[in-house]
Amino acid sequence: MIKLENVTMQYKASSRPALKDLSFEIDKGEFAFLIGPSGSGKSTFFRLLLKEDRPTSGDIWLGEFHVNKLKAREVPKLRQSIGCVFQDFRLLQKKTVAENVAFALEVIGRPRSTIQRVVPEVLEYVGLEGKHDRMPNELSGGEMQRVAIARAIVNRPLVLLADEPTGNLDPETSEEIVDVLDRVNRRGTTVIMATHDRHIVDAMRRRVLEFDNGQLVRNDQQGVYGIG
Ligand SMILES: Nc1ncnc2c1ncn2[C@@H]1O[C@H](COP(=O)(O)OP(=O)(O)OP(=O)(O)O)[C@@H](O)[C@H]1O
Repeated sequence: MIKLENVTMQYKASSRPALKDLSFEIDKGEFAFLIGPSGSGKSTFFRLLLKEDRPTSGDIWLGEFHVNKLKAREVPKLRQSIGCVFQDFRLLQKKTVAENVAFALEVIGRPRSTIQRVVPEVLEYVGLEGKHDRMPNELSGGEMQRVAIARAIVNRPLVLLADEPTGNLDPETSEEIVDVLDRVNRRGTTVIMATHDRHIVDAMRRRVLEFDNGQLVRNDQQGVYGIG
């Protein structure tokens, strides 16, 4: 599903590569944690998958897409196959919960009838029934992240990239958010979650990819956070 072969990423402004000769695969339907110290290359990996940057060398595949060879006109299709959630939620502050989710479908030209059908479904799926008309500033952090997840999955992406999705949440709320991601994964979406939260990694016992200095230093099938 996702395959990297000898991927190196050297930013022009940097003296050392952000990713060094990286090779690994993540299978369809996996839940994988990406761990490693700040600056080890986790966000760079996400940027390369989204084709927001080009690797200096090496090959990247995601589903049917040969990402580093993709033509510019095919990039929107790639990005529609990838949902993203972030630590800081990134909701549209002037839109309601339902409008935030609907907007993700409007921008890709989905018909209004589809939007009216699927938005309530996905909001119920993430546990936000009864909150459709709230504004983001009327939500808790956990609820904001549920909206962000709803928006990321409403178009049924192949892959969900979660970049420290629990970084701003207390431990109990973090667990609830990981439960939602787990359900999304069990529905068939491949989930990759970058995190510094050892409790979550240890509780889930899923694939653990550990980055250090742009290299893959550990790739465990049912891993733990480890001593790092
Ligand atoms: N646009 C850029 N230009 C130059 N160097 C960059 C750029 N983006 C990232 N880097 C460098 O690449 C390396 C990897 O950074 P990256 O953001 O991928 O790490 P990370 O593992 O996601 O860190 P964090 O856990 O803090 O999010 C770092 O040394 C960083 O300074």
